[in-house]
Amino acid sequence: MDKMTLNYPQIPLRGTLAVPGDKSISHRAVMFGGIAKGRTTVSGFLPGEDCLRTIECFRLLGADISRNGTDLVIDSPGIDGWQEPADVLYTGNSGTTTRLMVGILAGSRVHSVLAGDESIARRPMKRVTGPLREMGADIRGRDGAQYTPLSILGGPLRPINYEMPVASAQVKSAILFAAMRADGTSVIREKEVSRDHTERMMRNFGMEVHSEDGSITLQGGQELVPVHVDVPGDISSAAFFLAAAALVPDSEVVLENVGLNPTRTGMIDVLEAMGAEFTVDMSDADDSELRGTVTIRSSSLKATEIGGDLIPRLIDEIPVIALLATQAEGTTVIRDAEELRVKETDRIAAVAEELGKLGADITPTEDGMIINGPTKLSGASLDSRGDHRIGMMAAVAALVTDSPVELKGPGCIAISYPEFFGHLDSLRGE
Ligand SMILES: O=C(O)C1=C[C@@H](OP(=O)(O)O)[C@@H](O)[C@H](O)C1
Ligand SMILES: C=C(OP(=O)(O)O)C(=O)O
Repeated sequence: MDKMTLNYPQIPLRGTLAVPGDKSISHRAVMFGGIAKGRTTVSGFLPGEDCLRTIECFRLLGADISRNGTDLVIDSPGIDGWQEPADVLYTGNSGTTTRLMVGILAGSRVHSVLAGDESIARRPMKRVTGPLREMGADIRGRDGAQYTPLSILGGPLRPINYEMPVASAQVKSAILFAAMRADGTSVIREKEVSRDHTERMMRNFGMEVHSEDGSITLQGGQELVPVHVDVPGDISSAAFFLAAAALVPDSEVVLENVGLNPTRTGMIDVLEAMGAEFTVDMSDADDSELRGTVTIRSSSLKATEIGGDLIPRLIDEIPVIALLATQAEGTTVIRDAEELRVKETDRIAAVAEELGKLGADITPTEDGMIINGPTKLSGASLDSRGDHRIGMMAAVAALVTDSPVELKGPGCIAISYPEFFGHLDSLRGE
């Protein structure tokens, strides 16, 4: 496994950065482009490994997809013209690809098999296969379709009236994709609102979808009209540089074209609560996904409490928020985040153990962690555990340690942020 030494003597981070395209929106742009008949174009696409897996799945289904950097042209025969894939649809490390594809394939006319890497093989799938089977989907898989590989025989579906037991945009989206093909009106209710990129993109592609007070209503059988999708930058990627600039003394970083969809901006709320110094300038671009420029300076930070409906709005940012909390004055408590246990790794254990090796004072709990700060962090040997967010958290931590950090497995960072180290070097003036 690859290893690298992160030797970052403390120098201020300065400069302007356009963070790469949003991962969630990039996946969905390819999915809607693959389902719709005709030509969809995409700009600002994230060429991270997870999104490239989604492209490969649609190529196997018969869509013609060409990519030039962050631009895509998707020519698709439409879901009713798909071919039966000649091979397994391989989803790699991507939970989003795996779970959303199950919902899409359930209502198609083809038989397919979905499988990913060893992390995907451990992640729970019943949360999508359960409600999809209620809709009449023919899905088989390991342990009663709890785990991949999954075999899906596409066919006619019934609408569903579903109350979501977990706050998960992947589950919501999988059901919405299936509901698009169902014969009637489906209603999905969420207790805590999760990211709504699927609903927004349905409207972009000409569909009618009604959302109100956590309840989403969709009539099946609507026509999709292919369009152009301009993907904003990923706030979950920006989060690492927001944290880095907040932590390293004398830093000032400008992050441009950051996606600011309110279902994703929990990190901004946390920075505010911790006393970080920053400004947000919303762009007036006429778009269904809000975006803007965030400028952040280093400052002293204070502890905060994070839980409830804030959690789905910052779920992927919790590793780097935990790092921020190790440098904040007081005790930070993160609760209601048990979903972290079923991500690429168990992120509660990974954060507590890896940052603990540097000297952080973190007590893991069943659904979160308790972090006492500030603590001095010293270099040690860390392991990304194959989890991109843990790898980037380790790299940002190395900016504030008093000696180098060795990182095992930095390669996984390309899953969501292939240019991460180049961007970090540019902010360090290297
Ligand atoms: O729908 C999406 O694009 C995602 C939803 C979230 O997962 P859950 O739906 O499991 O919460 C998030 O953690 C993941 O990185 C992307
Ligand atoms: C959880 C993540 O992604 P996924 O579920 O798509 O693997 C993530 O990107 O942090």
